[in-house]
Amino acid sequence: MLEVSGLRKVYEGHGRRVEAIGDLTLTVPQGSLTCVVGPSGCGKTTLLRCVAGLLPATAGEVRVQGVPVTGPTPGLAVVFQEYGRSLFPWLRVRQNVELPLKAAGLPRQQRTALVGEALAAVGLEDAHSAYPWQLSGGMQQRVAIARAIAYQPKVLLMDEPFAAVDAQTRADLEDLIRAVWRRLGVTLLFVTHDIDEAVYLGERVIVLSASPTRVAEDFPIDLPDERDQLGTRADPRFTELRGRVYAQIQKAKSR
Ligand SMILES: Nc1ncnc2c1ncn2[C@@H]1O[C@H](COP(=O)(O)OP(=O)(O)OP(=O)(O)O)[C@@H](O)[C@H]1O
Repeated sequence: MLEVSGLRKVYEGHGRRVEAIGDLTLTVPQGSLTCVVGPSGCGKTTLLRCVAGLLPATAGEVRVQGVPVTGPTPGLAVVFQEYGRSLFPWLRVRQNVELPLKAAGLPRQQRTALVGEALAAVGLEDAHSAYPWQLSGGMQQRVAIARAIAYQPKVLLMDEPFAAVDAQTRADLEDLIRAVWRRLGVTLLFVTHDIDEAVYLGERVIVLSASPTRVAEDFPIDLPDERDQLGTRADPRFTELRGRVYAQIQKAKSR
């Protein structure tokens, strides 16, 4: 379980002061898939960085499994948009995936098994020995996802992970994420600027207000658990939910 209570983040320096997060409280239950959307620049990335312990909060608290986050936290993994910068170009695919497992001190045999399983889960069994720069953008993002899941996180944070890939790859990766989430039972917080993606993926969509951000609305997504790109997106309930999220974001913008 992930708990954010009274979170506030003010950036200060170089004669500039930006209150990115005003007062934000939310709970992400164990094993759930929550998507976060909001107007451009509202503070989505700032929220994720505070949750990940990569950025200190100005006030408030983040807890993972009841433990306050004060820095990079065991059991928590992050996948960023910029896969090109998150993989090490001089390491082969399997070495990139293995890195956090080495850092965690896992024995070699266990590392090899976890890396193999994670690469198989993202459909990259044949790319063990390749270097990231030999792969397409979508494949590189799969490596980043494999690295996160090999680590067997309790909480997985994703910050617009599919923003830089083409539409077809994006659809495949969305389905991959739902499959991985269901298989691992991980608690997933997924930030996106894409309303359709949020409704398609989520069990719940949280809409943030313009900055200084807070939770503007919290929509349960009552679509069937089995989702597919054609059927789900053609479901009248999908269209209705997308419309409600869109309207809420428009409202949040003009606040
Ligand atoms: N390092 C920083 N120093 C100062 N201000 C920052 C910094 N990072 C972000 N900000 C400001 O904080 C606010 C929120 O930015 P953030 O990147 O978190 O929003 P976002 O919702 O992720 O944006 P986008 O929709 O463009 O992805 C913006 O006003 C931004 O200019």
